[in-house]
Amino acid sequence: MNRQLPPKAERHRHFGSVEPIEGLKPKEKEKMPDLQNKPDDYYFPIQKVGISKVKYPVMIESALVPTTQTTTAEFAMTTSLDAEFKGINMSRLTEQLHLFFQTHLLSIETLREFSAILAREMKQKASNVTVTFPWFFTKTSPSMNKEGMAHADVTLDVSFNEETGYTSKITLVAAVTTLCPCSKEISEYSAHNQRGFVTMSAIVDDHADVDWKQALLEAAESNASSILYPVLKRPDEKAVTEHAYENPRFVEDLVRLVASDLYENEAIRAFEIECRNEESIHQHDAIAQLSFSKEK
Ligand SMILES: Nc1nc2c(ncn2[C@@H]2O[C@H](COP(=O)(O)OP(=O)(O)OP(=O)(O)O)[C@@H](O)[C@H]2O)c(=O)[nH]1
Repeated sequence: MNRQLPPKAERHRHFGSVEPIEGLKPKEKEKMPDLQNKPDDYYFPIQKVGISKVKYPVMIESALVPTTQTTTAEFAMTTSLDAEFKGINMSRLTEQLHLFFQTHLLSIETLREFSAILAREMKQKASNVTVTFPWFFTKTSPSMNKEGMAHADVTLDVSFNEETGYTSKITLVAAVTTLCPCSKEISEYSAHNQRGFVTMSAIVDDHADVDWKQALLEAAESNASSILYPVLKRPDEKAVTEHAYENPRFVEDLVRLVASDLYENEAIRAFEIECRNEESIHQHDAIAQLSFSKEK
């Protein structure tokens, strides 16, 4: 093609763009009706209203190397809404997010502060912030000490309530290897094994000085048949294969063993664990779920 195209504005018109109209409605913010803040009887209070799937870059700290890192987080931010308010001022959620996380690290402590800001800005009694992000950590192979980068998905979930205070929950999904005890027992040689996903959610004491990401990762990895590694040479591969064979686990075994570690951690008040094995001898998954509260 070799032709002179019309100017850009003309091209836009050609494809349907039109001039803006003068219009009758006010253009100044002060003259615009504020529907959200129109007091009336709107029948029901709402427990959670806000926005989700907000992507924002954040800095986090880690007990494992790299000890500080930037990652991309996905936020959901909500507040409660009393029955006499029509709506929340939604723009304030992303406004406050940008103001706050430009200068703050992401942690349970800063989320507590941020959740209280959201409730205050929205003039409501309760708020919730849920943030999911990939957390990265280096892993060294068991025999040859070859280093690489692994990751786990972390969710921090902090609720604020004017009357009851804060609740902090952390969820981590760790990928591990599980080797089937039954297969090991019945077979002349070998045993089927697979990648298992351990999802752990813990309600934690707000003031405990713990890197919860590391604590939950350790609970999953130390009880699995084997850990996953980014780099494995032949001596490493032999080591992980044999380690898995020495530590066979059903999904039931793994949720119970992880539960034992979380139970022993005094700063954890309640927990939920799911182990999901993507079975290598089936098309379906094997799952086990366990929940426990120390407060009952
Ligand atoms: N409450 C509510 N807001 C919505 C909804 N859908 C979109 N909006 C948002 O309404 C926002 C504009 O409203 P406000 O945040 O109240 O804006 P404002 O009143 O000029 O802001 P302030 O000066 O902080 O009061 C925009 O950010 C829209 O995204 C909805 O379903 N409910």
